[in-house]
Amino acid sequence: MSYLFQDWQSNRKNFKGQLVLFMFRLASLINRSMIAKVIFILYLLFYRYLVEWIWGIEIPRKTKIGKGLSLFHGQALVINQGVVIGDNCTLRNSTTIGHKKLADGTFSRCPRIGNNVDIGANVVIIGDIEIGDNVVIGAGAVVTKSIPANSVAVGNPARILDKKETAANA
Ligand SMILES: CC(=O)SCCNC(=O)CCNC(=O)[C@H](O)C(C)(C)COP(=O)(O)OP(=O)(O)OC[C@H]1O[C@@H](n2cnc3c(N)ncnc32)[C@H](O)[C@@H]1OP(=O)(O)O
Ligand SMILES: N[C@@H](CO)C(=O)O
Repeated sequence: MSYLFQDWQSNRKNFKGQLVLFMFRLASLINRSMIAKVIFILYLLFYRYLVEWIWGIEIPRKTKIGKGLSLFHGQALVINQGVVIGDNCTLRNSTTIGHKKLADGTFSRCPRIGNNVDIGANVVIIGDIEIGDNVVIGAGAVVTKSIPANSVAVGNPARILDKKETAANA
């Protein structure tokens, strides 16, 4: 049962975030077993219909996400199922995290995001890249290259702020 509620505390006073992530965890749990997928097919369709089509939040049930995800607002959030997200991260509205189409027509791997990563609103993170632990990504950033741990990245293309430039690193 604690598996289903692992994001509850990090979304306190935010019932929408709690509900979406409870539904995501339940869909992920069902996804682990073929028998469960057959038995609960209607739930999986309901998850997709409500969360994806109605609320506009695409978090596929196969996505690997660590505990304690915070989800603010969430609408227009699209995460590719190949993305890996660590523990205690934050996602906001109008954000896309996914792959890049390569010159040969194939698709790259998706980003791997570490622990305690805070991703602002309107962010795009694409490609075979790694975002280190304790990174802050500013609102509106477009990230196509890896970001080292303990840094703040802003802008399009994203650049890393000097430590002295940012209160987030104080
Ligand atoms: C409905 C809602 O409320 S949804 C919530 C939306 N909020 C978010 O998404 C929060 C995201 N947070 C940010 O983008 C913040 O600006 C942070 C965390 C990146 C940086 O915050 P701070 O540490 O306070 O940095 P500060 O404001 O002092 O700016 C430092 C420098 O970075 C620049 N900068 C800060 N944020 C950004 C950004 N998102 N994009 C581009 N440049 C930025 C500033 O212009 C400044 O540059 P300068 O030194 O050349 O003047
Ligand atoms: N408090 C939220 C905005 O509503 C955040 O930090 O994103």
